[in-house]
Amino acid sequence: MIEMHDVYKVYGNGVKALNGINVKIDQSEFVYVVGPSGAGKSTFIKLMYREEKPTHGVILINGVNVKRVRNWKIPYLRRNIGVVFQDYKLLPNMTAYENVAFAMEAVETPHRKIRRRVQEMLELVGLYDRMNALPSQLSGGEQQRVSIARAMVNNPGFLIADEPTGNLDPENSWDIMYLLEEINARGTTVVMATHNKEIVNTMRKRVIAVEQGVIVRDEQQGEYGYED
Ligand SMILES: Nc1ncnc2c1ncn2[C@@H]1O[C@H](COP(=O)(O)OP(=O)(O)OP(=O)(O)O)[C@@H](O)[C@H]1O
Repeated sequence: MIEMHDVYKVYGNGVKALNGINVKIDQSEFVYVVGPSGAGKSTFIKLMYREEKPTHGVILINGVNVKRVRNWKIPYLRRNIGVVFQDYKLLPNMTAYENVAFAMEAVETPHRKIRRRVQEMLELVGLYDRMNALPSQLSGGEQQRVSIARAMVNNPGFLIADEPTGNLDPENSWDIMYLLEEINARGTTVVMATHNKEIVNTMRKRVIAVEQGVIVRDEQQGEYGYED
């Protein structure tokens, strides 16, 4: 479970990105985070994987206070939280296989286990036959699928995605969404910030709307609710 209690985030330049967030996200939920540009969506989800720390308030991931986690323990926290970005963030000189394997090597896993698990993940995302391709040899949709395989390789309880379809055409976007739905059906909590109205309105999951750093709407089977 992800819990935020009275969370504020003020950046170094004085920008108040979050202004008192209270929220609970249960295991196995699928949640969209929506809102206008600059509303605080990315900041909200960056706090979940400790890319940023709250200025005030408490964030608990499965009961663990994220702010108190010591630096050397962060890789172990992150092992339980897969992250997917709009621009994929794959390492350009590594193959699809190596990009996924790297996420496991970072947490010291035996070699044979790595091979089996990486192949399993590439199969899940439909790219088993492209495992030796470099990111530059893959389409945007394929690169995003590699990044999802990488995010899932340590079998995390949470998958956090910041506009994962932002650079993709509708067909590739839907492929990514079906994959996230499948991952969620297997028990992983999915939290996804998005500007994609069609996807939110079609898939009908929980929708949390953020405006000027506060939650203005939190609905089960919610709608996108904005015009862009
Ligand atoms: N590292 C940073 N340093 C200073 N200010 C920041 C930083 N990151 C974000 N901000 C500011 O905090 C506010 C919230 O930004 P955030 O990226 O969380 O919004 P967002 O809802 O994700 O926007 P978008 O939909 O455009 O991605 C904005 O005013 C932004 O300029």
